[in-house]
Amino acid sequence: MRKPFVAGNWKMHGSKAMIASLINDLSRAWQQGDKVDVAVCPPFVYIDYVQRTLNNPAIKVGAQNMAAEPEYGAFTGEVSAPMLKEFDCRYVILGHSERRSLFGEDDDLIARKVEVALNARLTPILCVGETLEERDAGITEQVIERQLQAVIDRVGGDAFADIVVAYEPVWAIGTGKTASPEQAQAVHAFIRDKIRLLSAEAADDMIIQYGGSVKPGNAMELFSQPDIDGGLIGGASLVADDFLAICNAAATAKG
Ligand SMILES: O=C(CO)COP(=O)(O)O
Repeated sequence: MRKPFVAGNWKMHGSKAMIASLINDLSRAWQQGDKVDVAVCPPFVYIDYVQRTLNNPAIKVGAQNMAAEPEYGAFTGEVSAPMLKEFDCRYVILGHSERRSLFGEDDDLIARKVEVALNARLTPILCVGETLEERDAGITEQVIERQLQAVIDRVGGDAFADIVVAYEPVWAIGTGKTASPEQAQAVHAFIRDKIRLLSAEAADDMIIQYGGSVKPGNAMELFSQPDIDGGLIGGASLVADDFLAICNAAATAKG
């Protein structure tokens, strides 16, 4: 049985005041850590503050990005895997569509980052997903396949037992448009089947999150799908009650 996993991607949001309130509320109210893994992914500068404010060992911390260079060096503005480890990060989001489209990150760079994260024993949350044009052109599966293949070529299929994949259709991110549970399930099954060709064990173990306008009102029907193992939550993860409702929905749907 896979343990569901819900993570909050705060993107470029937050302040000390907002985080103190959000993390205190989450720490107090989250009680289903035996059923669902939960993490929050703040901007780099707030990671230490979140760790020091957290008062609930069932809530873990992740980063939103990471350098492809494994150690230290002259890479202005970058943050390395060992730095994230030193601040007790468990996860790192890699290949988010905003990194791909706004900051020019390509499949090869993202695959290198996944390898660096795995070597540092950070769990990558590898984001994949198609744009609306690609969906309309009927090439959703080809796009997902290409994004996955770059990572497979670098780390192999077995490694997916230690990788979280987040399927985030670009057209559903921050738009209020969610993929229907059936649309999302079809892509999740496609992803799992692709990994199954390489490693049945990794396919059975791997967590595949759905991301894109997940809200308390639609979380339950999404998480009830057999291959949707949780969610990567943007906007709703900034509101304690909404994020908690989504985490609790994962516990109920998979319970
Ligand atoms: O990009 C996302 C999470 O990584 C999804 O964002 P929203 O939940 O705001 O649509």
